Amino acid sequence: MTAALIDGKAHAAKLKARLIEETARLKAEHGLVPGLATVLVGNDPASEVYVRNKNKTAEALGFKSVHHHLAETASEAEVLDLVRALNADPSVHGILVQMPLPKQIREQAVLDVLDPAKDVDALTPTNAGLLLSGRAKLVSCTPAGMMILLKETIGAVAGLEALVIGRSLLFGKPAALLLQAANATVTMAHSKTRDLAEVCRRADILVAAIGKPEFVRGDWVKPGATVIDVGINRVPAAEGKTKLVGDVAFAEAVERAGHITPVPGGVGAMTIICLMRNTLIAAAALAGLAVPSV
Ligand SMILES: NC(=O)C1=CN([C@@H]2O[C@H](COP(=O)(O)OP(=O)(O)OC[C@H]3O[C@@H](n4cnc5c(N)ncnc54)[C@H](OP(=O)(O)O)[C@@H]3O)[C@@H](O)[C@H]2O)C=CC1
Ligand SMILES: Nc1nc(=O)c2c([nH]1)NC[C@@H]1CN(c3ccc(C(=O)N[C@@H](CCC(=O)O)C(=O)O)cc3)C=[N+]21
Repeated sequence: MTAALIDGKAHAAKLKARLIEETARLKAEHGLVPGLATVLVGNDPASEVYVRNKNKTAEALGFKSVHHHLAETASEAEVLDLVRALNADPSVHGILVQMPLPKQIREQAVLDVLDPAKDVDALTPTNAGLLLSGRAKLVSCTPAGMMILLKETIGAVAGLEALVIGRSLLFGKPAALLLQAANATVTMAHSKTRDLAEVCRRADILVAAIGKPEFVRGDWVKPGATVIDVGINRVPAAEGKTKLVGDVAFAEAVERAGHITPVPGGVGAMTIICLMRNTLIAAAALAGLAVPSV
């Protein structure tokens, strides 16, 4: 059996078309232009590419987009001052601080000053808590993208065994909460999990967000399962080049799974467009308008 590929790019394009329409409507009817501010500290080449893509996509939708690039040596006070200034700027509705931050800057200190109404990554304690309470307005982008892909490919997940490997604030924890809210039976695994391969073999939905190239092997996949590969790992390829691979050994898993996301072009392709959706939602909410159902 060979799995059907879940085409993240195609689903992202559909959502993008809806967002373009909704953005034009907000502008025409209310003079509202959603604004996204990105903050990058340091010179990680991969982060630079992602942040540039975020700003490009924002502009393609008709958003205002501003980028702040601070030096690797920036102090925590500098980052906090920038976030406070963006909190106070009425043309900015979404603030994204790219993680990870250099070690002299405490992630928690940054998230403690970030205005939850502008927290389009949904990383602040307020937004994490709202998700836990089932009242989230802003949901983390990659988990939200995963839920869209699941809905569009397998439909209801109620009663299915879902396994999330990884428990980060950015992905694993919110992903598990969303799956549970959709009535899946959720297990969370991490670096201390015993017999991970056996735990994986029970999963109807296998979600890997570990950050280790091709860590999940094909024979860990339950035949017919849906595999969501969140990992983005750059590894050496032929002729001194590099390539992107996920956390799942794709060539093996595709032989067992029912559906699988490729890397790239899978769930990662949904992340940026879900960030734009959050920025639009934040802009409408800050302007006191009905939150668009996109
Ligand atoms: N496609 C996209 O848009 C996105 C992709 N990513 C990618 O997803 C991956 C994970 O990132 P992120 O969520 O930030 O996670 P982190 O890097 O913060 O954490 C990794 C998680 O994996 C767990 N882990 C590490 N080693 C093992 C192991 N041997 N067995 C089982 N679990 C293990 C860790 O467990 P423990 O808690 O015990 O340390 C931890 O919970 C990365 O490749 C990242 O680039 C992330 C966000 C968005
Ligand atoms: N505060 C914060 N929020 C984040 O959302 C965040 C972060 N920090 N730090 C790093 C991770 C990683 N991340 C990705 C974003 C887009 C793609 C993406 O566009 N992927 C495409 C293209 C990949 C490519 O070709 O390079 C794909 O998978 O098809 C991937 C990964 C967001 N992250």
